[in-house]
Amino acid sequence: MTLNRSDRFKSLEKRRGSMPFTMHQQLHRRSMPVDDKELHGKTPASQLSSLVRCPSYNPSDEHRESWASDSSDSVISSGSDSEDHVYKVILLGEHGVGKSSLARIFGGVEDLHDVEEAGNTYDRSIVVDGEEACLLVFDIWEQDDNHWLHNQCMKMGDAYVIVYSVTDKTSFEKASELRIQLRRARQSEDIPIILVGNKSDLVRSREVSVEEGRACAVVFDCKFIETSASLHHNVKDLFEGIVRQVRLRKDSKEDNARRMASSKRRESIGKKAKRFLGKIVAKNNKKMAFKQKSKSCHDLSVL
Ligand SMILES: Nc1nc2c(ncn2[C@@H]2O[C@H](COP(=O)(O)OP(=O)(O)OP(=O)(O)O)[C@@H](O)[C@H]2O)c(=O)[nH]1
Repeated sequence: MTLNRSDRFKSLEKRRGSMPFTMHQQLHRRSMPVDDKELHGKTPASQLSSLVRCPSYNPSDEHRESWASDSSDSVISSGSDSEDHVYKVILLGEHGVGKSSLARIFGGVEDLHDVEEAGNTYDRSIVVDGEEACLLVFDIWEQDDNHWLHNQCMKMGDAYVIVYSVTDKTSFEKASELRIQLRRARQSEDIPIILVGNKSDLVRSREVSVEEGRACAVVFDCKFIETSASLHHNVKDLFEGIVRQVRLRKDSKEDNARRMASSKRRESIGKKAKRFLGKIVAKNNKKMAFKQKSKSCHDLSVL
C-alpha cells in the first residue's frame, strides 16, 4: 500500500506519541555514511549502523557542486545525542518546484528521481560556524485542501523554506500566498523564512528574474536565495543559512558574535575581499535604503 504524505505524517506521529517529531533515529532517514570519527565519540557506529541508510554523494560527478566535500565548515555527522540544537525545517511550495529534490540532496539521497521516496523527513547534523546543529527537514507539504496537514506544517516549524521554480511564474505567485498564510499562522513570532527560487539552471525557460525574487523577499521580509537542485548549486548555502537564521533568533548575541568571529577567521582571502568590497558598495548606496535591504536579504548569515 502506498501512503501519501499526509498518511505518512499521521502514521509517524502515531508511532511517536503525542510529541510529533522529536529526535528519534528509527523514524528518520539518515544521511551521510556513519563514521566513528565524525560522530565525535558520541554514538557508537555499531549502534547506528542498523538504523542508518547511507546513500553517498559521488564526488566524481563534476557537474555538481559538492555539499560535503567543499567546506571545512560543513563537516557532516550523524546521530547527535543533543536535542538542544534540533531545528525543524518545513518545505513549502507548489507542485514540481523541487522541494523533494532539495530535501533529498540534504538527506544524501542519490537518486533524485526516485518517486518512492516522495514525502519524507530527513535529519542530519551539520557543523556550521564551528558548531553542530541538527536539522529535521520535512518534505510533507501537499497542495490539496488538506487543512489538517497545512495547520500542522504552519504550526510546527522552527524555520520555513518557501520554494518556487524560476521557470514557473504561477509557483512564484503561490509562494507569496504561502508567505501571507505563514504570517497569519505565526503572527507574533519571528520565524526564519527563506524564499528559494529553484531551477536556476534552466536559463532559457526562466519566467522569474533574480530581481523579482529579491524584491518579493524584501516586501515579505524574508531571506532569498536561488538554487539549482540539479546542479546542487547553493543547496549547502541554503541549509547552512537556515541554521544561521535560527541561531540569530534563538541564541544570545554573545554566542552569535563568537560564531561570526570564528567563521571570519576561517574565511578564504577571496571571501574576505568580497566582503570588503561589499562594504564599500553598501556605503556608497547608503541613501538607497531599498537597495541595502535587498542586499541583506541575500545574506543568510545576518538578520
Ligand atoms: N532542471 C532542474 N530540474 C529540477 C530542479 N529541481 C527539481 N527538478 C525537477 O523538477 C521535477 C519536480 O521536482 P520535485 O523535487 O519532485 O518537486 P516537488 O516540489 O517536490 O514536487 P511535488 O512532490 O509534486 O510537490 C523533477 O523532475 C525534478 O527532477 C532543478 O534545480 N533544475
